[in-house]
Amino acid sequence: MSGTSLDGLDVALCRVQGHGPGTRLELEQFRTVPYSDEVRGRIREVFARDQVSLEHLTLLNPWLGRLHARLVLDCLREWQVPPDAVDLIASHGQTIYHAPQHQHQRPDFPLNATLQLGDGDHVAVLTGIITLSDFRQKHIAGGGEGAPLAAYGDYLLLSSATEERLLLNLGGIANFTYLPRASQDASTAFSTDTGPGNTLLDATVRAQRPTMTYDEDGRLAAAGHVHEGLLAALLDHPFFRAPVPKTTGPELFSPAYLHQAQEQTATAALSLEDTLATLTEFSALGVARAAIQAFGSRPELAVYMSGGGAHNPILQAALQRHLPGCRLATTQALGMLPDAKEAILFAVLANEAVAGQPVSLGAGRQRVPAVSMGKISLPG
Ligand SMILES: Nc1ncnc2c1ncn2[C@@H]1O[C@H](COP(=O)(O)OP(=O)(O)OP(=O)(O)O)[C@@H](O)[C@H]1O
Ligand SMILES: CC(=O)N[C@H]1[C@@H]2OC[C@@H](O2)[C@@H](O)[C@@H]1O[C@H](C)C(=O)O
Repeated sequence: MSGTSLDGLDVALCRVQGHGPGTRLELEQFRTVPYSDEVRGRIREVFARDQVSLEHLTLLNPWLGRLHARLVLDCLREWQVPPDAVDLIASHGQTIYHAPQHQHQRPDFPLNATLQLGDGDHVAVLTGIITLSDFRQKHIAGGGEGAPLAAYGDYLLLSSATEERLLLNLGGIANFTYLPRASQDASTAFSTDTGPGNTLLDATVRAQRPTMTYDEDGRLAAAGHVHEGLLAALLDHPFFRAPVPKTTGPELFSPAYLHQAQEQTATAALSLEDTLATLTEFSALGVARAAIQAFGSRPELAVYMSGGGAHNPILQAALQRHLPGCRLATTQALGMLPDAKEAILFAVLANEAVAGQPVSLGAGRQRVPAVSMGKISLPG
């Protein structure tokens, strides 16, 4: 898995038994292989951009597939696991552009769309391991927005008979999965994006402190104060009023989005610390608003966080303030490494595609398409 933060490739070696509600998964190894500046730069040239070089895009597709294959082989070597001991690779690829209809609003293309690069054939041939990739297209074909796909794996691995849970992933974009109590009843489980997680925080830090990639432990944000005017301008977008489930990406929550809000409120000269404090509050409020939309004014749920933002104490404190009825912990409390969660979820999707059957979740507007996802690439 390589997410919208472009921090690296998450490689999770999983041992999976069974399928569907009987799935048992053990994480044997996990590593985030950091992307070099060169890799990040090559992705950024097309990432979430309207206008790109088609040649660059075309070259990037096999180049990323080959890069991901090499990084997987490096991990296996380090873990002393021969490639022929691995049955399958689930390769998410790199999301380059996410275009749900509500976001692109083009009457000439009345559909949802999303694009992930890093072709699975290259991963399969270079590693010699059967590879499943391009998971999101089937979800769109089945009536979804191509994301979030977390609901499937969260439901199969983390639902509880006794506890009502929110699985909150704080990546570049934040999303949560709702798992009802006694949740063998899948009809009320669903997942939704909530808005930015770290994407605007990271972009702001990078722009003003070129040697930093993110604000470690929210230290800069901790020294700042929330600017209420800027916060209100940031929250003033139809995305936050739209009912859940919904998806978004850095196409909308880009530096241009922040600049527009800064211009409206004459806050472009605000200190880095105050801007980061405000953006942290913005991410937390996106989560809280989606939770309030879904569960009423004072949700009382057990919230389990994952993703890089789960390491940010300032973001955690803001979430707790805005969700006072919720108990916050990380997925570590459920025995799942928070940084590995998204990669693990794709292993579950691949397992379902080859050994399971389409999972049916949600109902009505919150219906999650019952499809099996992933295209199969054979090594030979
Ligand atoms: N110690 C920390 N303090 C603050 N923020 C952190 C810390 N560690 C990681 N992060 C944040 O987490 C980000 C990486 O998160 P993650 O890897 O979950 O994102 P992603 O998977 O790429 O995104 P998405 O889920 O949207 O695809 C970093 O860019 C940084 O903003
Ligand atoms: C299009 C795309 O890549 N979306 C990602 C992104 O990162 C977080 C959020 O936005 C989520 O919708 C999704 O990833 C997770 C893994 C998902 O599909 O559940």
